[in-house]
Amino acid sequence: MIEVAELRKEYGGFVAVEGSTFSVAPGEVFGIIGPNGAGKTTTLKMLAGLVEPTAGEATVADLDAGDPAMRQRLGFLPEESPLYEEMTPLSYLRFFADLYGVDRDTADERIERTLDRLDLVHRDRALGDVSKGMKRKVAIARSLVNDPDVLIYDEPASGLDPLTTNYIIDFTRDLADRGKTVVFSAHNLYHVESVCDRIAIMNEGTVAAQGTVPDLRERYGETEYHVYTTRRVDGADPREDGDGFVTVVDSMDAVDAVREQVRKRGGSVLDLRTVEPSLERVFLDLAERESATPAPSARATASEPVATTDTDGPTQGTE
Ligand SMILES: Nc1ncnc2c1ncn2[C@@H]1O[C@H](COP(=O)(O)OP(=O)(O)OP(=O)(O)O)[C@@H](O)[C@H]1O
Repeated sequence: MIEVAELRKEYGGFVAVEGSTFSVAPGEVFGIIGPNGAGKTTTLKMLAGLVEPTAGEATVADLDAGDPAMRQRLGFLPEESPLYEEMTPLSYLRFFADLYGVDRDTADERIERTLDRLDLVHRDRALGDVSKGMKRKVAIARSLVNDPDVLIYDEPASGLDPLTTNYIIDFTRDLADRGKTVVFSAHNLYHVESVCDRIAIMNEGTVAAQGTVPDLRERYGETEYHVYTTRRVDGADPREDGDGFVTVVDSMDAVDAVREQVRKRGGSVLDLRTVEPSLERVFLDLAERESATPAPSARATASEPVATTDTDGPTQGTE
């Protein structure tokens, strides 16, 4: 459904995104994570046809991302989505449905259904008077007024309370379960881990790794073994409950060494637990490795100025 090949974006002499290559299958939830400034928003805007790539290709629903016809197939949720404060959710969503040429009956039915699924109350209240979570839900409903096949959400749950965040993250999963293809960026790795089929980890403009969470764990994370013993061995810590000691090691050979040492000290192994690395651990390890081995091409070239504005046209919903 989405094909990205060697995508690159330069702002003046600054390379914001370089060599991005990935694909997203129909019905998949694909997460893009990375630290601030990694190039996530720039990548999503190129996919949404809002920023023109300097090089490379992005195809969405078999159309070039820059093709205006692609917009009919797409719902885009920008990171910041200011809404017309004096409008109500209903009038605002009808307005966007009109822009997409959706007939009134279909629009009304679709809007009501979406707002029901989003559990949105106060549908007749001015948008200026509703909570941040409700505003975000309205922005999400806006991304669905044209019943698109592909949804591109930039930090859909950023800055929301945990309950609303969970609601929105579960909603994105539900969209994919109903056949939509969803790409979203996030900082909260737990949410990415819980709902995404596959993820890409971006760092300094490049896709540092991609795959399913178990894939990435296997390739980049290190499994920990927690060995619980009756006697202290080298490197052991007392257990919090005071019942013996725990030693954390990273291989079965090291587990055997602990076992041998505790035996020599007249003790025994009480338990052995395997702890898989979290996505956060994988992410931090990768970022550390990347910064230890900088890419040969510098991100900014000293000879060229760094642009402070981009060349994108009007973005959907940034009134
Ligand atoms: N219009 C622009 N002009 C110049 N530089 C830009 C422009 N837009 C983005 N950049 C730079 O490109 C880099 C990538 O920015 P981008 O917003 O894509 O990162 P991000 O991963 O989305 O970050 P965040 O998590 O903070 O939103 C940053 O260093 C940013 O300052």
